[in-house]
Amino acid sequence: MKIVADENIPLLHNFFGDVGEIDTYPGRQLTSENVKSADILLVRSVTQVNEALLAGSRVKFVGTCTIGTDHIDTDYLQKNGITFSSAPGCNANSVVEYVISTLSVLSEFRYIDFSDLSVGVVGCGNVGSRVVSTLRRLGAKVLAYDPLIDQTDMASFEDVLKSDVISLHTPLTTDGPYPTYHLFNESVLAQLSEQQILINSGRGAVVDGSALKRKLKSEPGFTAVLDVWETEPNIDPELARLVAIGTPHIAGYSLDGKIGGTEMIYQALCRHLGLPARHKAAQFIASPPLSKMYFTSEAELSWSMHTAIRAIYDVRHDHYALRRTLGGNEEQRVEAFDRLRKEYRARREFSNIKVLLKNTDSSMHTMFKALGFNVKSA
Ligand SMILES: NC(=O)C1=CN([C@@H]2O[C@H](COP(=O)(O)OP(=O)(O)OC[C@H]3O[C@@H](n4cnc5c(N)ncnc54)[C@H](O)[C@@H]3O)[C@@H](O)[C@H]2O)C=CC1
Ligand SMILES: O=C(O)C(=O)[C@H](O)COP(=O)(O)O
Repeated sequence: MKIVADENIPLLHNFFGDVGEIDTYPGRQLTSENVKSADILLVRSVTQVNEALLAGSRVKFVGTCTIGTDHIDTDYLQKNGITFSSAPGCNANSVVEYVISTLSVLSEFRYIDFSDLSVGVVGCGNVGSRVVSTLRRLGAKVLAYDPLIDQTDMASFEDVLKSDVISLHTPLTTDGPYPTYHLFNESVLAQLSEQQILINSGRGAVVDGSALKRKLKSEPGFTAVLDVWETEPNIDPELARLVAIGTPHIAGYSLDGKIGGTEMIYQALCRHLGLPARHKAAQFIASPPLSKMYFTSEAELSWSMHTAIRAIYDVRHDHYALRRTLGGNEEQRVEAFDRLRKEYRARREFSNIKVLLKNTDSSMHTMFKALGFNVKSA
């Protein structure tokens, strides 16, 4: 059995080593020649999987260790009897923590109190629904817009646009009744005031980058946060300098989320081949270095929250890392964008961290629980 895979899939050999012989390639450079004699193709989001890549190959299973599937021509796979699997929800908690860290960091520059904040979530699937529930449990007033699910709990697009913070969590789609390509175009962006904050950690092209750039130039007080960009890895350096926080598509890059994606595709492949799934992510992940934090009754609620969030994930590290790459020429910038992602550190999710509370009141307990920490009374 021959497996061709993106070299950036973590724990590839640990999970798939006993399933077949593995050849790895940089995901963006995979060619039809590379996959010609493969039975199984394993990718992340940077490989376009379509007729041009697969025609004439003997591939019978394609797995993407990611949530997003906009890089996969699923119609082509279906028509050609190729089994397909993605990893829904694998890194959803990581994206939620990106949004939380972003709001925590922005609260240093402008007044943000979670209990007094309105947030509009666009796209309420695995990621969006968790952003909604986390922020609601922290006291924020959250509205969600998603025309494709039960409308009972949903708000209108217009109402969501009035929120202090608007956070985008849709897939990138170009057809169907509600395409998301350039959903945030010039006229939608024009409805947002300088006091509002726009966060996009879905897919770059959901926002018209040129229109956003014009807005940021003419309304410098407007706050935009971008993790995803049109034309990655060749992002617009001018736009990247104008956003308040700009990161190299790493919102979903917690170690847990990335390895979770590999594990889900391993399980799907085992089902496809009728093999027992012997390996589990927990076998391979070490404990995080900072695994315990203590808070006592002297600690103030808001200080404790921001301290804990930023100790585990401070989005500014990723922002400054990208900023430092913007001065080079196009070739250097493209190389640096992918290098930041390839060499990304082991970032652990909040659920791995024990928060030990001593003589604190119940609001402290509720807040850490809402954030997803593993709360214990000391
Ligand atoms: N920045 C990053 O590192 C990551 C980005 N993503 C992106 O986030 C997207 C969302 O992830 P999940 O929530 O797990 O996907 P999901 O498939 O669970 O949910 C997406 C939701 O968006 C809704 N939707 C579709 N078209 C819409 C429209 N026009 N307006 C409003 N809502 C619409 C769908 O009905 C669905 O409920 C992924 O497709 C992926 O592109 C996902 C993981 C990591
Ligand atoms: O899961 C998704 O969808 C994502 O956006 C991934 O975090 C993207 O990771 P790469 O495929 O670009 O490594």
